Amino acid sequence: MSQMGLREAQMPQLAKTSANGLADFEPVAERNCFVSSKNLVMLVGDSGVGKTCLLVRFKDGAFLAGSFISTVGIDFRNKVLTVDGVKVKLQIWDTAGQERFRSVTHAYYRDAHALLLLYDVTNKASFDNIQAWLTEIHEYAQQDVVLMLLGNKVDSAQDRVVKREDGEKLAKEYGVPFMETSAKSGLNVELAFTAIAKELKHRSMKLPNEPKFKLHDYVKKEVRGSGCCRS
Ligand SMILES: Nc1nc2c(ncn2[C@@H]2O[C@H](COP(=O)(O)OP(=O)(O)OP(=O)(O)O)[C@@H](O)[C@H]2O)c(=O)[nH]1
Repeated sequence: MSQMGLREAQMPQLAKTSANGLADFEPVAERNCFVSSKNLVMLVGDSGVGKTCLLVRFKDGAFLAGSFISTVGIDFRNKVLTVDGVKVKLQIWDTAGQERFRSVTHAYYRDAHALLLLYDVTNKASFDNIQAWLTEIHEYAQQDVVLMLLGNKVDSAQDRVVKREDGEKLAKEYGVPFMETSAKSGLNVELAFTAIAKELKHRSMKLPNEPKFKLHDYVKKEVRGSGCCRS
């Protein structure tokens, strides 16, 4: 990543903010806005799979083209989404995929309520590492964490080395919802975060008359294809 990456000197400060800062996300009576301590979404996956770009696409509707600057430690952004007429505020943490920051990432897993686990469809190793990421998630994250698998960079159809069916098969094996995305074109990016927001809202609000939201069904709204020509 990233224009918004942290310098290492900033990391202790952020760690402190995050550890104490959860109070900032306690439910508050903002008009028409569902702000909760239970809306922390974390992006994980190998370095270079596009976590920062996915977040920037979602937050700002832009694509970070050009040279690739790896995330240092962890960074976060907030975004308010309107879900079924209710505003839901997500705090999204962008983690560093590089091995040397893994212990930093481990420290944050336990606070995450949702995880978006990414691989890059043009990078087989990033797909092969998904099982190791799942093992790590199992070890460090909350048992009931909302999890979604994303195959990113589908706009690069000519460089694709991981077939859609392989992503689907792996996701099915682990019972995890799956989508293919492109941070470059924007394909399915909003949809992925909306699915997470809906699930978190549903879990937190527990409205007795609201029909149960089914994340697995919702991801079927995914637009298939490379998304190469959308932007
Ligand atoms: N074609 C294409 N390139 C992408 C896409 N997403 C990211 N990239 C490129 O992939 C490279 C890495 O993107 P980042 O978002 O910085 O990757 P990251 O997962 O945050 O990497 P770390 O910070 O090291 O963990 C950059 O050169 C991006 O421009 C995408 O959807 N399509």
